[in-house]
Amino acid sequence: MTGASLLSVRGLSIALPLPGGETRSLVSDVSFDLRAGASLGIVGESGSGKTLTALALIGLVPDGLAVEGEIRFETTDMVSAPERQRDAVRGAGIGMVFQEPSAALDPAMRIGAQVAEALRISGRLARDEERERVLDLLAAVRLDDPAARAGAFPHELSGGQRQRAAIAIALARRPRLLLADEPTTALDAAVRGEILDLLAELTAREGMALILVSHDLAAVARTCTDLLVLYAGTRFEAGAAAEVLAGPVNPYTRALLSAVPRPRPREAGRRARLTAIPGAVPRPGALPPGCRFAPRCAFRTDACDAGEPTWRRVVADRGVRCIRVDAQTGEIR
Ligand SMILES: Nc1ncnc2c1ncn2[C@@H]1O[C@H](COP(=O)(O)OP(=O)(O)OP(=O)(O)O)[C@@H](O)[C@H]1O
Repeated sequence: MTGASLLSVRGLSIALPLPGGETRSLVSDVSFDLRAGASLGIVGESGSGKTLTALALIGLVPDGLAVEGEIRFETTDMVSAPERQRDAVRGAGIGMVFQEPSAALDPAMRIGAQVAEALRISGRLARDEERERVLDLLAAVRLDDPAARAGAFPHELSGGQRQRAAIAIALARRPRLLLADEPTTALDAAVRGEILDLLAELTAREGMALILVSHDLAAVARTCTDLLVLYAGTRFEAGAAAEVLAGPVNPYTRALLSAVPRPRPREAGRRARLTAIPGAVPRPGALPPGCRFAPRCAFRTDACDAGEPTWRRVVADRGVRCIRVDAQTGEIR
């Protein structure tokens, strides 16, 4: 079914209601599509709205925040569907992997039992069949000696092995989309690449789609086909990952890439991180007038302060939010 839209996000906004009836925008005008089997990296500096966007996809935005827009996963709108339907999507349709593997694991249960428990949510298997599926899943996430690992408790595994076990649990119900929010940030640098390669391998092999939320551009370059760059709660650039990384058009994306050694897909080094743009991401409620990146932008003109740039398509299929980008060439005019 490659080519079919699996997830469609339209006009997502998330706001904090304030006393007196005002609201403070945390995320606004975020839209994107994800085809079955594709992989999307969502990147941006801290405070760009990555985690809130990811939580919205699974209908788990913290209580008290107001969510608007449409998030259609297959036939379910994860914004407006009854909680029972959204809960049915979590785990079965969308598998989840988070930063801290220990949070997904019960410290008092053996790994194999935890994978089996996840399998049983979708229906009981015969004992032998269940055992076989557990070992298959542990092998699929490349845990060495699956039988031994199945009998281990989480504390007997390394951080990387725990994240592999957490991924096996997320895969148990054969989700069509795996949502991974900073899955390597808590791990030793030496195993980060292995986990990213595993995610890429699993998604390709299972035909599963992937959303990788990361502040690490190199991680995304290594793993994803598509890229969405967020800044201060909204989208700034979107397109094919290889194309955006080879030729960024938005000044923010250019700054992200020139602040670091430019990563190339699959060859990206660990040092290629999002750092070192002068200034800081503005806080919600303290956005500048006009373009929210203007105060930090090397290409700012007075016109940039006049109003928020609209999102538009440039150079074939690139999405961008910047008035200075030429629609035909992608160059700054
Ligand atoms: N429950 C909440 N109430 C109020 N503000 C919130 C809440 N959750 C997040 N925010 C604010 O919304 C903005 C976006 O937060 P989010 O966690 O999505 O950013 P992020 O890009 O994931 O950053 P990080 O990499 O630091 O996790 C931030 O300014 C954050 O302080």
